[in-house]
Amino acid sequence: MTEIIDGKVASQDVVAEVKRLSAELAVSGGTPGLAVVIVGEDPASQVYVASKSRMASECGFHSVQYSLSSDTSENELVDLVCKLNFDPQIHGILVQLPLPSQIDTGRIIQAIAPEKDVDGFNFINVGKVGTGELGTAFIPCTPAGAMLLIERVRGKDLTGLNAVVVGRSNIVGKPMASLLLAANCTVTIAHRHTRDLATITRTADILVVAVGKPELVKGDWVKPGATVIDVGINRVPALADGTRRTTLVGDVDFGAVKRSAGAITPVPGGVGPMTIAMLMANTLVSAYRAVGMVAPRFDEAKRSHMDDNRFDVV
Ligand SMILES: Nc1nc2c(c(=O)[nH]1)N[C@@H](CN(C=O)c1ccc(C(=O)N[C@@H](CCC(=O)O)C(=O)O)cc1)CN2
Repeated sequence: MTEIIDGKVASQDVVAEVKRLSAELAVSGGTPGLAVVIVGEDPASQVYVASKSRMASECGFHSVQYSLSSDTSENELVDLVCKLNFDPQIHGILVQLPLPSQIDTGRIIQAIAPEKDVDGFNFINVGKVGTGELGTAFIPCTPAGAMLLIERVRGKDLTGLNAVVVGRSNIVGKPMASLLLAANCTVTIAHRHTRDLATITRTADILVVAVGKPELVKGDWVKPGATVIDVGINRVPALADGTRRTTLVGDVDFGAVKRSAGAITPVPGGVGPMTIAMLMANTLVSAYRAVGMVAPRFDEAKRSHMDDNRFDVV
């Protein structure tokens, strides 16, 4: 029987823990602060930032949102980020992506102070995740959430499992591969130039797909019993009848793959909700670090069995 991995339930568990620990921090006089910045009117981005700001308030955080017009200049955005870097009430800065084309996204991400980079996109955090320095890093929210979902199904010890990550983005594919490697999986990264993708995906005990191609992964691309994590969120026409109604599908053909997979995330209701929950977790961790308290670790059990191979030569 295939398990449908419920990201809504898992995210509620994370948020419940964040709320508990946020209340505990309040006793010591600390309130986590999250600043969410959006530039422009992209409808999906507006929904996501509204959820982030609302969730932050529900967690007892100091929650501020900056909604800037689509013609905001790069320098204006850098100025805002720098102001937030020095604001003692703010522990997490999130600039919603994508940004309008006149703004160099890389420059904005690097302007965020690494200790407030709760998205985990800044070079310092990227370097920490890439070198297995997970205890002091901010791990990008989507791969962090995907790892928690994988552990709910496969348990904390993933040692020796074959993991295939389809997609090599800086936001999902690369950090996902680093996290699976840190958990002692044998990791393959596939991408648009990969030859015979189906042969590679069929080797996976854990298959993570993050390419933004509707229903790319077919039923016979998946090993029986595999854990399939679908990160894609694609809006497609609901019916081929010319109406403008749309529906959401992932990068995996859910109906076909669920017949062979051992466990699979749905879209919607899989990885998506975890992204926002892990942002709350990262902001809480940042606030704990800021007051010099031992930060909670949402993936403690996973790391406790991990090989410390950070300084191995090979
Ligand atoms: N600064 C960032 N920008 C973006 C990130 C990010 O992590 N940091 N990720 C994505 C968008 N995103 C969060 O920002 C996000 C995407 C999807 C969901 C989600 O819950 N999706 C639902 C479906 C929602 C719908 O109906 O459209 C689901 O999968 O169930 C949450 C957050 C890009 N930008």
